[in-house]
Amino acid sequence: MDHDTHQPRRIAPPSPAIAALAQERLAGLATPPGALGRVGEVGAWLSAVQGEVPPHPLTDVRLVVFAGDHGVAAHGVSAYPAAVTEAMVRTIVAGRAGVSALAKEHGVTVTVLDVAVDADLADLPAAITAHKVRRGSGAIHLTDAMTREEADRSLALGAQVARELVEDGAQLLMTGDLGIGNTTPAAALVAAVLGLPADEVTGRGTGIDDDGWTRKRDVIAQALTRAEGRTADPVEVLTALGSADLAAATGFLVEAASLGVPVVLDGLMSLACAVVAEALAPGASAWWVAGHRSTEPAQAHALKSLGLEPLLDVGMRLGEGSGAVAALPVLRSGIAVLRDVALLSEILPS
Ligand SMILES: Cc1cc2ncn([C@H]3O[C@H](COP(=O)(O)O)[C@@H](O)[C@H]3O)c2cc1C
Ligand SMILES: O=C(O)c1cccnc1
Repeated sequence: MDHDTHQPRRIAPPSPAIAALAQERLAGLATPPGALGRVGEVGAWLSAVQGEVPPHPLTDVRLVVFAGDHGVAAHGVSAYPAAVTEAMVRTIVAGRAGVSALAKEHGVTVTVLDVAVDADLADLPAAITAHKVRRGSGAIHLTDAMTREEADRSLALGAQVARELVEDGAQLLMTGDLGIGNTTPAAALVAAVLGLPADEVTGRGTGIDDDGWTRKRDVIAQALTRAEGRTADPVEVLTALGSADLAAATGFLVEAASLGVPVVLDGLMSLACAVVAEALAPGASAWWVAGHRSTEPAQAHALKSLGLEPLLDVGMRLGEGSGAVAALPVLRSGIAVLRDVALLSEILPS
């Protein structure tokens, strides 16, 4: 990734020829046209991104959970204390988080990466902790989340992780998040890139009450004011309003798209990073599918701006990549129908 000049890096779409062949196969199946709905559409999309009609089965799916703490967590924007971040990193490592159960059920390999957790996790395997960028990111209403150098390093880290997984055989990637307070910087990123006011992006996160919502809205508004004039450059937006973990997830999304590997997006954090990644690398979103619609208003704005319609809408608001993993059966269903359903032309007498 060109981190020195930050010129937008246009990403080529999946092969239009293969995409057309996949649409042709879908239209020719022994079903009424459109009867498979989004299942058929996502099957055709997977064909296009794989460059193969019909698409091949997904046997190697990897989720990376980007973990970090956030200075805003000390300012009453979350229903939970920051100590939960470390505890949940350890719970993912132990395979007992919400996403762990879903990943086990659907055959997804989960990696958690300590990008900026405000705790010493050195007792965990080096693969998890070795690339830590910093301990916690700045409280964005008062100070930058990190330095520009740290933002560049985080972007490069995420890109490197994507490359390593793809070299190791991953066919489909997913991004997840962990970090108390992270819905605040994520909402701020969406607001900054899309030019929205704090009111429209502020959600309830882990379940804050009305007073908490007002505090969170004010923190986001103050952060947006603080970053005024710096929002045209996506790396500057990450530096001022994001966090090291969100920057790493952004680098991961850009790199996956540039390698031509599909990604399933999750909730607010995933979509906030996707909005920044699309600004850094226009066209990248053609390689992503939205797993689910979260209850966060900023996620809805981000989905709309990217033209993505989620596969599931089941009221989830967990994070961790859980909504991406939960959508995997729909993706696999899409592959199954494109592979196994007869063509109408085969079963009708000519
Ligand atoms: C036990 C627990 C497990 C979680 N797993 C993901 N999150 C999610 O909720 C947090 C963001 O919401 P907010 O901005 O309101 O703090 C992040 O940790 C996110 O990953 C969790 C939150 C909690 C409490
Ligand atoms: O949209 C999400 O993924 C989300 C919402 C609330 C808390 N954690 C994650």
